[in-house]
Amino acid sequence: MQLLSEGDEPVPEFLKVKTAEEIVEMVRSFAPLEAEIVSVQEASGRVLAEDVTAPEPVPHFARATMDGYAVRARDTFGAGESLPALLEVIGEVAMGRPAETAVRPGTAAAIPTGGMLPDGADAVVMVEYTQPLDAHAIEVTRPVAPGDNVLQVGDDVALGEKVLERGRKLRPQDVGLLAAIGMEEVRVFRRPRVAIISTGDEIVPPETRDLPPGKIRDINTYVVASQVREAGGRVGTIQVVADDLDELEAVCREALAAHDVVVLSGGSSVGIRDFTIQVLERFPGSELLAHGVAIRPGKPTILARLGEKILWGLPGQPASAMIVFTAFVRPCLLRLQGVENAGNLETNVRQAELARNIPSVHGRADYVRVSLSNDKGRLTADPVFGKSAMISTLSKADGYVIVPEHVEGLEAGTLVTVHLFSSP
Ligand SMILES: Nc1nc2c(c(=O)[nH]1)N[C@H]1C(S)=C(S)[C@@H](COP(=O)(O)OP(=O)(O)OC[C@H]3O[C@@H](n4cnc5c(N)ncnc54)[C@H](O)[C@@H]3O)O[C@H]1N2
Ligand code: MOO
Repeated sequence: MQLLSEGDEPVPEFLKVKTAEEIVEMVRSFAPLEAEIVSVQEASGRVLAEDVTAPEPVPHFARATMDGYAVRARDTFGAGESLPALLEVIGEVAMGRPAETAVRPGTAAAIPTGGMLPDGADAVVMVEYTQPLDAHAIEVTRPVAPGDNVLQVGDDVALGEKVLERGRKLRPQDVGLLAAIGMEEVRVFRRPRVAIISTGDEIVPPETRDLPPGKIRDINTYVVASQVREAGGRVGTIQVVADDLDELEAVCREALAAHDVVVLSGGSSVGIRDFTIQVLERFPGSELLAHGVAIRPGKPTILARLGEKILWGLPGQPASAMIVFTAFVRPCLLRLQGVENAGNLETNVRQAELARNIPSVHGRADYVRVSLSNDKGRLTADPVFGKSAMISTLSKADGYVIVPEHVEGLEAGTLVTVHLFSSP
């Protein structure tokens, strides 16, 4: 990158430097995309666009939770090893069907776990506490109270209960709950379509053999696309563009038309070949929300809105790009998917003990890569030092620790919050 502009023009500067907290605040204010309907089978990882209430109770019939005998609890009161209760066995409950006969005083029906409690019965005696007397009678050697070993109607989910709230990111167990209450489809927020563009005359595809001097293989589109998918976004166009203003403008124009979010990497800084700002100036109505964020690495970050569309400019250095994505772009994608606390910097964090000192200087918040390891049950974070141009530092790291702007380093042994690169 050239450091100075040609001619007598002044050195360009970052136009609108924001703190990390200010960026997160902006992201939090973005409205979610519109809702769409998906099948429950496809709903894991999606975010609910409406509250879900149970249209029926679960279970909708009283169910045995143990193998044994359905009884009237009072018939077993006082029963023991020395004085068992004697009950006539009137039949067997078949799985998936109502019992054919009711349990009357002095009788019992064999029942499997999950079987429907017959009329008249109010408890289940576990088979372990019974003895067959003959083909038609048992002895009960332990009493049961009404409701023992039975799941009553609505015990799991009550009729009309609000089971899941709008803004909930559905997990596998939530999908199970939706299935249990008989939902086939749910309304969820649409996933953002994301275009990924990397700029630079030096960037060549990874499959390039005999790498010419001055060229490097594309890293960022690979990292960013993987992170977009992890964050629930849909990856659209992936493109590497030369350092050419007109070409970048054309690619951005197409990308903005067909996607909700465009993530550029490289070209965000203030060198004369850093075109993102100039491209934005060519789009009427574009609103520059941030040019520069007070963190290191990651300062040359751009956030702009163009109507409904969002454009992120990430620094070209791979470590800076990944850190900025994790800290800001991922919350943005989650927010567009309707996640309520998407702007929360604390998502997906671990507490760990710092293994070594981290030096730091005043002026900007330092985002220091760390690798986590488990030392006899204690989680420790080891700083991974190295320039932000080094992809190997990212591969070694699990996340980053933030040394705030006005703190001069952190000492070994300090309990720190590690922000993980992986999605929550
Ligand atoms: N005068 C100043 N110069 C620089 C500043 C500054 O504040 N004042 N900031 C430095 C910092 S910090 C960074 S980070 C870089 C970021 O610059 P850009 O975002 O404009 O990115 P580029 O200059 O295009 O690229 C930087 C670096 O990253 C490599 N790169 C770019 N794309 C990829 C890719 N897809 N895969 C792998 N590597 C990529 C590129 O080759 C450059 O080496 O600016 C500093 N300069
Ligand atoms: O801040 Mo740059 O983003 O150091 O690498």
